[in-house]
Amino acid sequence: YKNPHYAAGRTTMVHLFEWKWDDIAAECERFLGPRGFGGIQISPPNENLIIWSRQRPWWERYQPISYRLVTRSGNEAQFTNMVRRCNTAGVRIYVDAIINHMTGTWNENTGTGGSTANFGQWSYPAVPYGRNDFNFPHCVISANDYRCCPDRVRNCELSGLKDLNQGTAYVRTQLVNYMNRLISLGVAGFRIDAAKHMWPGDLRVIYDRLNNLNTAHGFPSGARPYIYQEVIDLGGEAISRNEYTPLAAVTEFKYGMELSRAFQRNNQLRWLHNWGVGWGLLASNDALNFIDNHDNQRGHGAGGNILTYKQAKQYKGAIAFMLAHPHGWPQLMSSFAFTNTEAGPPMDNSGNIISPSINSDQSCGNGWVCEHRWRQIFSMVAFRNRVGNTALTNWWDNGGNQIAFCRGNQGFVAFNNEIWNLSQTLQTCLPAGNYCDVISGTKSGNNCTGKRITVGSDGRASIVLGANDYDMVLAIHAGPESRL
Ligand SMILES: O=C(NCCCOc1c(-c2ccc(O)c(O)c2)oc2cc(O)cc(O)c2c1=O)[C@@H]1CCCN1C(=O)/C=C/c1ccc(O)c(O)c1
Ligand SMILES: [Ca+2]
Repeated sequence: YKNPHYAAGRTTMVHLFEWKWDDIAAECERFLGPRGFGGIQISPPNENLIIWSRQRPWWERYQPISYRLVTRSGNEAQFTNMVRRCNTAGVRIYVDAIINHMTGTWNENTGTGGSTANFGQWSYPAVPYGRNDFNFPHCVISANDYRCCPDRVRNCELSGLKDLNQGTAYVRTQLVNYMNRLISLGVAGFRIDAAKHMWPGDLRVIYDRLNNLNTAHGFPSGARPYIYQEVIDLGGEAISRNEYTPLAAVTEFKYGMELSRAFQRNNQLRWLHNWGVGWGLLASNDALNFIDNHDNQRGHGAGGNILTYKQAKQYKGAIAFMLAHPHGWPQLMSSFAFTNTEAGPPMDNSGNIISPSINSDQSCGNGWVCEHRWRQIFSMVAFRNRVGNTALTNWWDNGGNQIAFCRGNQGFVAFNNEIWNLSQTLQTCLPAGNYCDVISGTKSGNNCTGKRITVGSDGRASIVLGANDYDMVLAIHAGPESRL
């Protein structure tokens, strides 16, 4: 359950938060496939409660009303079409699976597919679920429960959401059937939302009843779904992510928290020389890493002040470090612009999601940020693909906020987060020749639109990163995007 099953040579996942299925299919063919992205996390595809009273907040998609594949992102036919087209383009699909709970209690009671429910009766006829399928006695998780009471964190309601009992045969069958239907449609795996709120023993039973991936979509026979469990654990709680790593991969919230601190100068970059388990991070193969995610980019999630697209220069620095460093499986966030942390995606007066527009410079419009289309970010996806599993070697730092390192003889990257320039002759580990810095520009013909680096026969090169340069990163590699 710890292998994403990316197509050969691909390494990185992007969360296309709130994108519609037709737009994702198009993005696979026009951008993500050609640019070597490995996979996409999609928003929950199951029917959710419509919450107009809160102006269609982003979190209404985390209030399931059924497992019908009808949401504002599209219907089952559009979902099927997206998975087929993305797999054909070499890009895998991972489903955000909400199996801990159903809805909270609201005045509204209609879902995105027209289903209704009676929350007070714990009745969800479109599944169907009734009172016996939810935990009893009724209780709501309090803040203190996270520290004292693992049973309550699992068996009580998370912020008022009706809490399913994954311990019963009937609920397990409903959940397994839902996930196996998605596997048959060609998905490569699942994000298990709110995994901390479910018993590891129940999850193991459910995972083991999932089918192998569908070989008709290019997966090897016997391939198990990639499963990464959302366990928010920054320490100090009664429940540890180590209860979940024996089962499958786990979201590593410490990753983004510590890198956000370092790239905001609350830690010197030099201390990243032993980045990995030395920093208390999960083992590489257990970790799904990210800088920000849909929840903590809005500030009330885990980890304090997390870097987002709003602090562009530092964010690109942290993202570049994540993609250049060998530890773990990286996930990129791709957002819509927001100021109100409750706001949902760009929508018209009827509540339909507005598609991202693609500008002539390949950026997005209509309120979509499309971080994955930023040159500094997609170039580092190609860098990560190129360097593969080569080792991190030749770490250099200035004792402060200037660092650099090699990946085998395939890649070299340097960072300057000081308020003065970096100007050094450094070992790049690359073959002699000329390279384009893929951060400050691109290769065009036999020239570079950004910095051009000449590597000598000893592998050394003059590396200049001005404190006031547009970016704080310089990256060159042996692939065609960089090597002249
Ligand atoms: O103030 C709120 N919630 C209470 C504090 C955040 O608690 C939530 C956590 C949560 C937070 C911290 C933890 O350590 C933890 O174990 C769980 O996980 C969720 C997962 C869901 O699928 C749906 C939810 O409504 C929540 C949620 O409310 C607002 C209004 C309701 C939704 N919401 C939110 O803030 C929604 C947050 C949300 C939604 C989806 C997620 O996947 C997620 O991680 C957080
Ligand atoms: Ca639960």
